[in-house]
Amino acid sequence: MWLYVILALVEAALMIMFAHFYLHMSRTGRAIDALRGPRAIPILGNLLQLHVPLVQLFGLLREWGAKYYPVYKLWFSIKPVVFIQHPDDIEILLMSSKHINKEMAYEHLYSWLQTGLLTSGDKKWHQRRKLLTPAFHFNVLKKYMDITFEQSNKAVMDLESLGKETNVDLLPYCSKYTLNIICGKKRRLAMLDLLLTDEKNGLIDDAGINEEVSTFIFEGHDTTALAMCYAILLLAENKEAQKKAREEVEEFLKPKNGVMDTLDLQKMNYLERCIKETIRLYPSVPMIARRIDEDLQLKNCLVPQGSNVFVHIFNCHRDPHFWLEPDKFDPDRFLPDEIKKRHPFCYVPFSAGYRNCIGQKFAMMELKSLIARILYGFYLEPIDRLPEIKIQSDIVLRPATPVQTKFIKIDRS
Ligand code: HEM
Repeated sequence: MWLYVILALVEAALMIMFAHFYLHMSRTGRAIDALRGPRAIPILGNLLQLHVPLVQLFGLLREWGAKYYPVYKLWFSIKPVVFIQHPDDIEILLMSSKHINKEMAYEHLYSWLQTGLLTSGDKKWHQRRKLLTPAFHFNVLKKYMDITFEQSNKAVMDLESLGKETNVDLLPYCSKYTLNIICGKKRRLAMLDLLLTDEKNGLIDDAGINEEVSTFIFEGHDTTALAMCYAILLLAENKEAQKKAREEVEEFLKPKNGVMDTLDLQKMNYLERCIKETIRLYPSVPMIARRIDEDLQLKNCLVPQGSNVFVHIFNCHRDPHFWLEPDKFDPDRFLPDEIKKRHPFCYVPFSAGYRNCIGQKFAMMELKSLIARILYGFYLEPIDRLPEIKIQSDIVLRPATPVQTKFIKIDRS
């Protein structure tokens, strides 16, 4: 009996050794092992190090990014992953028309979104992107700003009814109004109209429409709600920026008693800089991934076919090689002259290239509208402060615990 157990154990050990040897001696394995990264063990790779709470994982990926800068590798069991954060490498990957497919990090979205625009690849993605692009043209979006203004007013009026000072639990607050906007009747009909016409023309079926509606609700709501939440926290902590942004908003809104239109929003340059700086420091999507189906030569390494690349947007946005005092909130980094001085790919909150965010213009207008209206209605005082707030990173960058800001009503009577 013991002999059988020992033989079985020896057989298992030999099989593990063989699989390990086979994996690491393969072309992909050798190219990956040539890169630096934390020590991996046979078969499990780095899984044990990665099996920690999400808050810790976020810190770990930041640490490795700095230690092995600018590129490192991890083995997710037998799947190799290359992490990049240098703008030269990001540019090559995102501007390539070959590497547009996704796999890892998106798998848990498949059951819900199936393969809509965010998760699909190859031909299906090309076809859907072509179908949906017209719905996000700026001239089309302008028509659907009514619902955004309506919800921005509601976000303020709901709080005003609670009294002079309110401690607001930001995550549910921001979620409520961004969700109302994305699900807003007029906007939903606009997108559905377009898809239903496509359905009549045989370009998409019922299941496809379902995938795309779920995708837009997912991508268009959580990302914007989080950006709104971080913008409120940052403006509450940075009083000078808050004052400047409010003065700009008042210039447009005061003469019209708080009513705003799309043209006003387009002119609010300082507010736009505050939002851009917010999603530099807290990019709602902190990391994106691509499956590498053929060798990809980057500036800092070769990524072999059969691996995945993760672009660490968060690390890139705080890379001290490209950003002076990277942790400081400074909206003037986005003055046109400052932008010109920088590498264009060291700021990619909406990704870039073929698979960039289709909703980025809409997101910016929506954020400007909500925050402008809040700044016009309230002074913001910090309660929870960002440096102390624990952040966790999964598909979006979320505070790990509830966060609050004090809203003090501005008397405009
Ligand atoms: C602050 C808000 C937002 C941020 C930071 C953001 C960021 C991003 C990023 C980084 C990607 C690339 C994902 C990847 O390559 O895996 C992306 C893709 C996408 N976003 Fe956004 N997004 C925002 C708002 C929105 C909104 C409002 C919508 C829709 C109404 C939207 C719809 C999409 C879709 C459909 C894709 C997939 C595009 C494709 O693969 O062709 N996003 N977004």
